[in-house]
Amino acid sequence: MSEPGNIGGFRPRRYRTDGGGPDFGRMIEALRRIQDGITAADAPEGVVTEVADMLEKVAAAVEPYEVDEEGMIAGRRVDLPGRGQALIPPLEYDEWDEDHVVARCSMGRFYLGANGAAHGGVIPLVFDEVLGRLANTGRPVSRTAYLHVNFRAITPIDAPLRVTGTVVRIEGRKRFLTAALHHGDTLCADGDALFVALNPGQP
Ligand SMILES: CCCCCCCCCCCCCCCC(=O)SCCNC(=O)CCNC(=O)[C@H](O)C(C)(C)COP(=O)(O)OP(=O)(O)OC[C@H]1O[C@@H](n2cnc3c(N)ncnc32)[C@H](O)[C@@H]1OP(=O)(O)O
Repeated sequence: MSEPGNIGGFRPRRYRTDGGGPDFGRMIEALRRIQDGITAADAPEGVVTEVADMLEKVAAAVEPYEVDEEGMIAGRRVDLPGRGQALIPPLEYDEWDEDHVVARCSMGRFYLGANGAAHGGVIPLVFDEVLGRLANTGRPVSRTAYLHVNFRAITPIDAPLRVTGTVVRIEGRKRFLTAALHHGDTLCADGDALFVALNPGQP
């Protein structure tokens, strides 16, 4: 796997496949279930109280182990869906090189907007994630300068989705990429983005 290059003052995040022990992936998977389950539930008051108590205990169990950004595991586990970061939909990569990427995911109730459609904000999140990963594969680190998204059809939740990303061209520090999100043959969204390679000292 090719990592983004190091430059200037930017300390690139190191990918890893071992951090957090064998149960880290299980913990994040459970967190995703909690996100979906709580979002979907209309539970009786007693259950809500019980769950709130349990979640407060969970928070208290992990808070003593907070580390700075350099030490974090979440977001670096490229072997886990969505890099083990529960904000990101559980993307799994089928193809990934320096020119293109193909990923798939299904978004649960946590990502619901309304009427069975995914929230409009999660589509740019998915594109930024997939294109950011592609833009920074085998190249010095870049950041998103713009990301234009067209919503072509609703993106259903709890349905298999396919995300593709392509590097269209590179001009000096500028990397132009496109993305598409499909459900079956239906194009749900597409977009184009500019990533700009960081100069030394840029955060
Ligand atoms: C996190 C990153 C690394 C991670 C590594 C590990 C990767 C693991 C996977 C991670 C997957 C998730 C990855 C998420 C990636 C983000 O989401 S990053 C977060 C969102 N983006 C930001 O916060 C960026 C904020 N903006 C900036 O920092 C600065 O504006 C930028 C983008 C670095 C550009 O600033 P600058 O270096 O001063 O650039 P500048 O010299 O003004 O412009 C350079 C060229 O770009 C053009 N340009 C710049 N902005 C624009 C624009 N908006 N429109 C059109 N043209 C533009 C200029 O016109 C210029 O063109 P030329 O004159 O050379 O032809």
